[in-house]
This record gives sequence, structure tokens and C-alpha cells, in this order.
Amino acid sequence: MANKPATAKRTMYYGKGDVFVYRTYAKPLEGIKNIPESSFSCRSNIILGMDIQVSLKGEAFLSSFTEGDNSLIVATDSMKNFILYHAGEYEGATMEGFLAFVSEKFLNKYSHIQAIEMSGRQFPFKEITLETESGSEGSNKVFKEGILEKPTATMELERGDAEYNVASQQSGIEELHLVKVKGSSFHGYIKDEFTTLPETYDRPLFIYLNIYWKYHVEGDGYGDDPTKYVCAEQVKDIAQTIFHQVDSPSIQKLIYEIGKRILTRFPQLKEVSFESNNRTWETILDEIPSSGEGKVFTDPRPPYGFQGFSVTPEDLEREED
Ligand SMILES: O=c1[nH]c(=O)c2[nH]c(=O)[nH]c2[nH]1
Repeated sequence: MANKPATAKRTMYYGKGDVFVYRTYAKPLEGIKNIPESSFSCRSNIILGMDIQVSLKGEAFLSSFTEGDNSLIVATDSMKNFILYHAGEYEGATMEGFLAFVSEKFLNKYSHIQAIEMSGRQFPFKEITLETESGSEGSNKVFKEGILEKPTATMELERGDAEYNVASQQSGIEELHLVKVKGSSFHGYIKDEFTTLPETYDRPLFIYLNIYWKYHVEGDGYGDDPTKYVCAEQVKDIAQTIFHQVDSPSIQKLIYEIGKRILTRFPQLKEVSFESNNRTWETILDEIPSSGEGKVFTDPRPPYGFQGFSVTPEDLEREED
């Protein structure tokens, strides 16, 4: 009889999302490398705020799906408690470090878990500024929420024969919304019977940007050695600086330039990747006679365009040659 084809590994996981963790007075993140594009130097971590997601994987969970046998189920409610309890135990300074710490604790505690995937979005609380007789200074007690862009992290830890292995790891910053009112163009694209878009030599380029990065050595992303840690705030500042400096012919070229600068500043990274959206405003009035360069725009109508691209150190080497 012919051999049966090997059955593909089935999808199977369960977990908890939106585990909101607010840890106060975590260890400050200090001693990061300074870069020319950013004045960012420290996260006080007076509030380390995170929205965490956890998924557990393993063959041991099969009977819970097929038989309704819950005897090996860690209730997702207990997962939430586990994460919150360990937020008090964590002695490090980064969300990446916290995810790694909790993942390891889960695998230690429940030997039937084969792999655990955790991800998080950080809420950057910013201290409010107080005006005093000697100038303005930051409050160390009152913080405001509401900055759009958020640092992210995701990792998967697998149980190996002798040790735990990091199956994947990525850090990022999401929801960076940037508009450049002049100095961007888009022309030279295919013109055929489907083309209605006029060429532009100076468009108001509005982009939504998510940027992600991976380390050569996963542990560098935990922040235990702050000189190796890449801060989302610095990556954001690089993206903003390049957007200001480069008169881009397209979003494609713009994100490539941002990626190269990030890899130049942080050689500990093996990849930077992008998801970008084009939200360029629609021009209503191209000229306002009384207002010099003034124009009037409105939000674009759907649909929107997008790009995905990753940049690696080989791109830097190729350009050096
Ligand atoms: O930067 C851009 N890249 C494109 O591929 C594209 N396509 C389009 O219609 N507008 C733009 N802008």
C-alpha cells in the first residue's frame, strides 16, 4: 500500500489578549547608545504600561479541542493572573525583557506547554511638564497617555531537548503618522489605459508607518545590556529625520532610506522591516494668491495604497561596493 502523505501540522493554540499591565517604578532604562538623530536617552519606567497577548501551544492540548477534556487546560483567566503576578517579579527595564521573563516562567511552571508566544504593545506615558521659577521641569508623579505611536514586541519561546529556544523575536513601533507638506514627488510610473493619477512633483505626503526590527543575538533585545538595546523612540526619531531630510520620489524609496539609516546606527540588528500606508491628502486648492505657498487639502478618499519591505545589512554592504 502506498505510504500516506504526512499530515500537515495542524493549527492549535489558545490564550489571552488585552492583558493590561501597569507596573510602576520598574527599573529605568538608562545607558543606551546616543545617536545623532535623537535626544532620547532614558525611559524612567515610573509607569511601564503594556497590553499583552499570550498563546500557549502543544500537542497536550489536542484532547481539549477534540474530547472536551480540560484536565491539561491552564484557564486563560489564570494566564492573565500569571502575567500580572510576574509583573511584580520582573527586575528588568523593557517590555521585550518582560515577555522573555514571563515566557520562561510559563514553560517552567507547566511542563506540558511546548511553546509560548507572547506579544505586547507599550503605552508610552509621558510625564507632564511643570513651570517653576527655575524653568520647566518634568513631574515625576503625573503622566499623560495618548501618544499615537506605540512600541511593540513579540516572541516565541519553544521547549527544546535541553533548553528553551527562541523561535522568533521582533520589536517594533506602530502607528507612526507623519505628514510632510512639501518636498515629495511621485512620477515616472506606468501610464496606460488604467492610469488617471496625475504625476506630482510636490505632494503633501502623509504616511502611516509600522517599523519592526530583529536582532542578530536575541538576548540583545531584552535591555539587560542597554548599550545593545534599540529604543523605539530612537527608531521613530530616525524615521522622522530621514523623512525631513530626503526629498523622496516614492514611499518605497523613503522606507528603504529609513531602513538603511536604522541599520547603520544599530549594527546589532539583522533586519528592519516596514508596513507603510499612503494617506496623502487630496489637493483642493493648489494656490491661494494671498498666501504664498499656502494650499488647501482634505483627507484622501478610500482605497489606500500600502507597501511592505525589509532591509538587511547586505543592502548596506551592496551600496558600499
Ligand atoms: O509613494 C507612492 N508609491 C506608489 O506605489 C504609489 N502609487 C500611487 O498611486 N501613489 C503612490 N505613491
